[in-house]
Amino acid sequence: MRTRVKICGIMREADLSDAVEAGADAIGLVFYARSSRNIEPQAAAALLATLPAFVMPVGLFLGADPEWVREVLRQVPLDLLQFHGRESADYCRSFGRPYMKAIGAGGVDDVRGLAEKYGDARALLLDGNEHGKPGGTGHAFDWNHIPAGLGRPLVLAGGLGPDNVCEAIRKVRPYAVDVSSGVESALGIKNTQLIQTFMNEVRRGDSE
Ligand SMILES: O=C(O)c1ccccc1NCC(=O)[C@H](O)[C@H](O)COP(=O)(O)O
Repeated sequence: MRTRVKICGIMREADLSDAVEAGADAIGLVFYARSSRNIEPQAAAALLATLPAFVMPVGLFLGADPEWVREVLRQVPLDLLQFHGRESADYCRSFGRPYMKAIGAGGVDDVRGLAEKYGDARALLLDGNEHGKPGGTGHAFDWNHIPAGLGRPLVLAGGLGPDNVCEAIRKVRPYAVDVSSGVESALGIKNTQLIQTFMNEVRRGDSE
């Protein structure tokens, strides 16, 4: 089965177009004010108006007030919610939408224990949390210590890029990979060539 790809932190129409053209399966929109990749709902809705079929829009939240999540959902047609903080399973499922739960890997979080809490998550996103930063850091964690049999599709994230995603796929064989910094030429600005090379390297990882 081919590795699916989410390209996260999309803020511009040109970047959305590059991700779609390169074959991304999902694009991530960050609704977290403390992130440099944060996008306002109105801008996100305008972006998604240009999104063709068969590319999944994912909305990322971190410790958000539930009313904020509901407000974003009123304005933005998201297919999947991604919760990147310490949100409870009840909180995650309270919006009545499919969700993905991010878990800090690299030894900080009890991955297996946390995975068991989110039994109805559509996927678990294992991310590095460098120096307590929850995500979007561009730093990878040690892929050698990912527990087997987590019971949910595994999305590998954190510090992936054209230079290491093939190795990551060969080592971990994740359901999907997720990338943001590794395909940027500057914070929040995606790079067409990096996106295309990243996707080529994902395909190479699948073929080996
Ligand atoms: O992208 C952000 O700015 C961000 C900020 C705070 C929490 C999560 C964030 N992104 C979540 C993602 O899904 C990223 O794609 C993932 O952490 C990988 O990021 P990167 O290491 O930059 O590829």
